[in-house]
This record gives sequence, structure tokens and C-alpha cells, in this order.
Amino acid sequence: MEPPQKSNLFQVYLRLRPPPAGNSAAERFLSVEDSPENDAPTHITLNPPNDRRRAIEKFAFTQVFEEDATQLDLFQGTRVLPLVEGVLAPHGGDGTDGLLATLGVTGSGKTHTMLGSRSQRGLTQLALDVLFRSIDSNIVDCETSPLLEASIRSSDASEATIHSAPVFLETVYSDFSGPSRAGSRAATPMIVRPSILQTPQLPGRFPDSPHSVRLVSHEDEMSRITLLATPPNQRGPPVVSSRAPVASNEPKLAHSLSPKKHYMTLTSAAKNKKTVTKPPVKGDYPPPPTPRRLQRPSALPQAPDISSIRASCDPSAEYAIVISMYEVYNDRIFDLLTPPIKSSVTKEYRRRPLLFKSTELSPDRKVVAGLRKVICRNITEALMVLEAGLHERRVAGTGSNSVSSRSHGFFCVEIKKRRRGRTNGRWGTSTLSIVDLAGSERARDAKTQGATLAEAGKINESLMYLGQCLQMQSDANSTTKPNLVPFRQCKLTELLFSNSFPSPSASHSAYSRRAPQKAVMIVTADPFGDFNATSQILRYSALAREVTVPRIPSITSTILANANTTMHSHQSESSVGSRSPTSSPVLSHHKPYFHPSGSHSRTFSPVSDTERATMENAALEIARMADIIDQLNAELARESEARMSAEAHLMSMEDRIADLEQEIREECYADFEQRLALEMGRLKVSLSLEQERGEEHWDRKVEVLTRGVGVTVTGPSEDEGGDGEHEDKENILIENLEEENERLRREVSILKRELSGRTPSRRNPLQERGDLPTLRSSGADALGGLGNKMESLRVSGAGAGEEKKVLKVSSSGSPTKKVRKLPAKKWEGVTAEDELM
Ligand SMILES: Nc1ncnc2c1ncn2[C@@H]1O[C@H](COP(=O)(O)OP(=O)(O)OP(=O)(O)O)[C@@H](O)[C@H]1O
Repeated sequence: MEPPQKSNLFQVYLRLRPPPAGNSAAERFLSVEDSPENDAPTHITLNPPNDRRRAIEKFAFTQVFEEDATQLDLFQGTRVLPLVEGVLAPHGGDGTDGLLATLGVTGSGKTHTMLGSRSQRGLTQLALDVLFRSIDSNIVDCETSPLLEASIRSSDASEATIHSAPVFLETVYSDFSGPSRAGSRAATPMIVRPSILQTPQLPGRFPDSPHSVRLVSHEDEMSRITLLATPPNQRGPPVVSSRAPVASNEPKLAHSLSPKKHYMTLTSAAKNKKTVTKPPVKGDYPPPPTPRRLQRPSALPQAPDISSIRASCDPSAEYAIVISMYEVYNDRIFDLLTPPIKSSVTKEYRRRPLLFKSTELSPDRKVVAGLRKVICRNITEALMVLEAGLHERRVAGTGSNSVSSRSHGFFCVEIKKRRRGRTNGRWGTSTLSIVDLAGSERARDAKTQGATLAEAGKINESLMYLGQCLQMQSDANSTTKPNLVPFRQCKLTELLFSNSFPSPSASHSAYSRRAPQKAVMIVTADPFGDFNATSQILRYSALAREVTVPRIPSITSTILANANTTMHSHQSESSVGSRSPTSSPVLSHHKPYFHPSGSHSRTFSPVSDTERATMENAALEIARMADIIDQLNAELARESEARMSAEAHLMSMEDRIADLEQEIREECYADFEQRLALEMGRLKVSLSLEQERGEEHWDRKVEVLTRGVGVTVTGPSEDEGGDGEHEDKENILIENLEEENERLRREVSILKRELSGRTPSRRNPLQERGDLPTLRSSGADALGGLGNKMESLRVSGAGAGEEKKVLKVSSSGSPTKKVRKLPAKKWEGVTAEDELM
């Protein structure tokens, strides 16, 4: 099985990591095959642990690095140098973009390979080292000429904000002293970070809650590491954060230090490892850390030494190095060099996602628009920029890795190049991108939940799309079909592959002349780790794959062994022919099947030719079926993975829905409260108004009554006897009036009786009565006068406010009941008030 070269996409290398401490009990499922003639190994075999029925798979890579491979072996073996030379374009013209990426299961050593450990540099630092040393005499210094910086800015096509390193670093490091320290390198291969002792309670940080996800378990473990990483004589007093307590148990720390600690635990990125709650309701990611100034690392690792290695550069050119960093988190791009901004609404620190798009200056090619970029003059500046970006990158502790990358990290080194001495010349740009992909993981093993589980879902999803792209490319090597890599399915694959192919619309532009990027993929694997996750990654990343069927019944093996030669041709035809309709792209490099090498031989009595043929057919059929079963198993494994990532996605969606629901509930509640308060206010106002009106109304009534009965009412402020006196007077008055009324009635009835007893002619003597002044000679007049008299005497006992009904005797003598209102002047106010009531 020859490893085919994946055109345009990647050279694929495999690096095996040494077993983690304490994992000695695990069974090794991966073995490296010896290569002929002592060449570097290129093949590995996966033996499913504890399951002899599963197929044995064999994978081919450009090269396999075993557990004892050093960082230098990787640097040299993966051919990073040609990548650097590609971007420098030593023979003139524009450079070729380079991409160096790592892929692997979580905890398999991707970050270790890319960023190194506390004593060993990673490929990133080594690439930067060789790059800066190679252009040492050709690099421009923007500090000497502001025009240089301006020309670099104007040539940038990505709408970026470009700073010189001193300006940028001044804003990031509290103790940065700019040019005086630039270029200096500390001697000790350790990173000493006193500030790591801080456990800052950052503003905007979520408080611990019962639902919180413990991202990293031991805060003070980092302190232990720092303290031990620092020689005792260099250990200063711990830096006390104004906001947080200090890990104070320094003397107890030494014996509990885990010897295997990742470089990242010593970087400021590790300081982000805090207890973080579920993602905030208004976003699908947890808040980034609050911006704060970092402590400048006092020492950086120097090993391995590559001072003898140099890349060729173009002597007639001048170069500028511009660095940017971003991460792809939940399928969105976030700048790692732009500090998060505090939202005026939520009071949280957030980063704005950036777009991957075509711009005015880059119509044919998509670029990440709006990044902050830093012009670096030397490796120290570049490493400090890298450190600042790593500080912002999201990492978390999971069950699989105590410092697990939760995003795909992109570190981009743009090499700007133009002819020397041409101050107005155009800067050509080629980019070396170094990508530390987040690791695929199984929720069960990683013991992730909440936000971290949701992240895992997104990580697995993007890696699945990456796998599809790699697979398509792999298939393209073995078929004549057009090479359609579905790289636009997610941000990660778009960013990784959009430079791999010339853009169709760019056929006439300058970009069409650019060579497709050169790419190196380093797949990392733990031979003692998670078999299923590892085999899945290997399946889609390997350059070729071969599957051997599991051991078949010994009788068949014997027959196969006997009839090996004759069967071979049949077998190929039969198995290939029968498998083709069902075979998946993954199996495109399959051999039909392997003959089991370790089968037991048995002796059988001679059989007839027909029986032999039947047995052969049966054996072939069995082998074919076994092959199909194997395919189905592989398919099942893939589907299970896809289901798991879909489930993780679903869970993250459910989380979001729950958060949204909570948010909506809270909004409704707040709205309701507001309205209620408003209504209550209104009600109070109208009540007090009513009360006032009522009081006014009764005041007026009393006033009217007072006026009506001719009594002066004393105000409520007067002495308590005021009311009683008033009532007494009123009662006396009424009694008097009633008595008078009664008397008059009696008189009237006497007079009536008298009158009725007389003849009309004798009624005159009534005129003689002096107390009836209105009586005249005419009977009608007399009656009218009497009526008037009666009317004037009739007083209603019902009180002063009532209307008085008066009997009026008409001139015809028939009394008609009429309602008469008292003069308007007197009753106006009362009527109006009555209506109001
Ligand atoms: N080749 C190696 N030699 C020594 N230690 C290693 C090697 N590879 C990995 N490790 C150690 O294993 C641990 C996990 O490695 P690392 O963080 O690089 O994994 P990763 O693949 O980046 O994980 P994730 O995807 O979760 O970020 C670290 O402590 C690291 O130091």
C-alpha cells in the first residue's frame, strides 16, 4: 500500500504521543510497521482492543513519528523549512502560502506539538525563529520611518488595524519597556510568571453557581507549577491581586506537583482556567476574560537549538512581518489580539465576531476582515504577541485534558515583501498560518457538560466537515471524478481550504497566478487512548487505508490456504464487483481482504473437485460477507460519531432554548412589574383626586344646607361642640316649623269645615279674620291667598338640600302638582356637584 500524495491539500504526518503517566494499564491498540530499508516508518496498524471480531485497519501517512520523536525531529521531518521558504519566495515574485495544522483527539498532543512545553519550543516558535533569522538583514524597521508603517497599512486588504509591536505590547503588558528589551532573551528555558499566582475575580466574570461547569479544577496547581518552575532563589514574594486572594500554601506544593504539565499551564492562557458558568443567555459562547494587563514573561524556552538552520530568502527584497491571531469558536471568528469590549447593555466583556469575506482590495479572495495586526521586527516581539493572543484563547479542563483547547486557534504570520529600495513599491503578501485545532472528544470520556459539552458538539461538527473535505480529496486521488471539496460547509474548512484552490472568478486577476497553498497536517494520536475516536480521525486523515477481515473459521482458512493461487483472481473480481455498490468513500483504498496470516492449519481427508469448488465458493462468500460486515461496522462507527455530535449539538440547542426562555420570562416579568407600578401610581392619583372631590362635594353640601337653613356652620377646625350645636339648632328650627305647620293645618281644616258649613252667600265673614289678610271678597282670590299662605308654611322636614314640592292652587280651583326649583343662584353649585357624583 503506497501512500498516495494528496494533491493540493495536505502532506499528512502522524505523531504518536508517549503514554500519559498513570495510563500503563491501558492496552496499546496501535503499532507502527517497520519500513523496508530502514526508512522512516509510514504505516501503522490498528488492532481493536478486546474485540477480535472487528477488522484490523492499516493506515498510510507521509511519515510516522513514534513516541520518542523530539520537537526537532518533527520540525525537520515535517518539512516546516520548505513552508517557510515558500512564503519567503527566495527566487523572486510572490510567495506561496503555507499552512501547518494539527489534528487529533483531545489530549493527543496537538498543542504540545505546535506550542511546545516549558522546556521545549513548539513548531510555531521554531518556525518564527528560522523565519526571523533568515531575513535578519532584509527586514524593515518601521520605527525608523513612519512612511513604512503607512505603506504596509495601505497595502493591507483585510480592513485591519495595524500597529507596530512596541505600541501594541505597551497596551498588553503592564511591564513592557519597549525597545530597550526587544531582542533580549533570558537564559533559562523556563517561563516564570509571577502573575500566575493571581486568582482574579474579574469584572464580568460569572459567579459560581450550582450549574457551573468546572473548567479547570485546581487553580493552585498552577501556582505549584510556577513555583517549581522557578528556581528557589528567583522566587519573589507572590504577587497579590487587588481583586483576589493569593494561593498561600507555598511550602506544601512541591510534593504534589504533577510532573507532566503542559506548556499551556504555564502560559497566561492557562490563567483563564476558571470556574465558568453556563454560557450567557444572549450568546452562544461564554464571556471572554475581562481585559487586563499581563505580566511580561521573563524567560522563554530555547531548546531545541536550530541556529544552524536557515531558510533562503530573496536578497533583493525587503520584508516586513505582520502577525495576527484569531480563533474559530462555535463557527465564528474572534480576534485574539483585540481586547473584548464591555457591552453597555449587558455589562459583559464580549468580542465581536469577524467576517471572512471578500473586500474592496481583495475581491477575489476571502480574508478575515477587521483583525488587529502587529508588525514585529524580531522573534521576541513575535513571541510576546503570540503569548498575548494565547492568553485570550479559550481553554478548559475536561476529563480528557486539563488544558483543552476549546477553539481552533489560528496564528498567522504575513510575510510582506517588496523590492529593496522601492519606497513606493507594492508589498506582496504571503501567509504562513499555524493552526492548532481543537480536539475531537466524546462527551462521555471528556465528562463535559453544559457550555463545554456544547463547545464539544461544535468542535466535533467542524471536524466532521474537515474529515469530509479530507476524504473527498483522498477519493479524488483514486478516481477520475472532479475534485469537489465541500470546504464551504463551515468556517473552519473555509479558512483552511479557501487558499488551496484558485478561485473560479479570479481567473483573470492577479490572484489566479498564485500557487495553491502548501499544507502540512500533523495528526497526533495516543496509542493507549480512545480507540474509537482515534480510529475515526485516522480513517479520514490517512493518505490510504487498508482493512483486513477478522480471523475466519479455520476450515475456510485451510481451504483458502490450499487454494490460494487459484482463488486470488476470483476473489478480486468477486469482492470488488460485489462491494462496489455499497462501498463508502472511506474504503476506496481497500484491498478486498487480507488472508489471515496466523490461521491454524489442519489436515482433512481428500475431497472431490465439486466439493472443493463448493467449499471455495463458500469460503469466498464468507470472506465477502465478512468484508461487508466490516464496512457496515465502519459505517456504524461513523454514524454513531455523527449521532453523538448531533446529540451534543441538540443539547447545546436545548441549553440555548432554555436560556432564551429564561431571558424572555425575565423580560416579561420586568415588563409586567413596570406596568403594574405604573397602574398603581395612576390608581393612587385618581383615588386621591376622588377623595378630594368627595370632600369638596360634602363641604359644598354643608354650605348649601347652612345657607338654606340660615345657620352658620363652623369649620371642622373649630371646637368639637360645633357640629352638635349646629344639629341642635337645626332640630329646634325643624320642630318649630313642624309645630307651626301643624297649627296652621289645624286652622286650615277648621276654616275649611267652617267654609263648607256655610252657604256661598254666607262665606263672606271669613274676610273679617285678621289673620287671613289675603282673603278678598272673591272666592277665587280668597282660595288663592289661602293656598299661598299654606305654601309658604309648608316646609319639608327632609332637610335643606331637597327640592320643595309646592301645592299651587290654580285659578280654576283644581290644584295641580308642580315641581319648582329653587332659584338658580342658590342651587347651581349643588346640581353641578350632584351630577359629578
Ligand atoms: N509528545 C509528547 N511528549 C510529551 N508530552 C506530551 C506529548 N504530547 C502531549 N503531551 C502532553 O499531553 C498533555 C495533553 O497534550 P495537549 O494539550 O498538547 O493535547 P491537545 O491535543 O492539544 O488537546 P486538546 O485538543 O484538548 O487541546 C499535555 O500535558 C502535554 O504536555
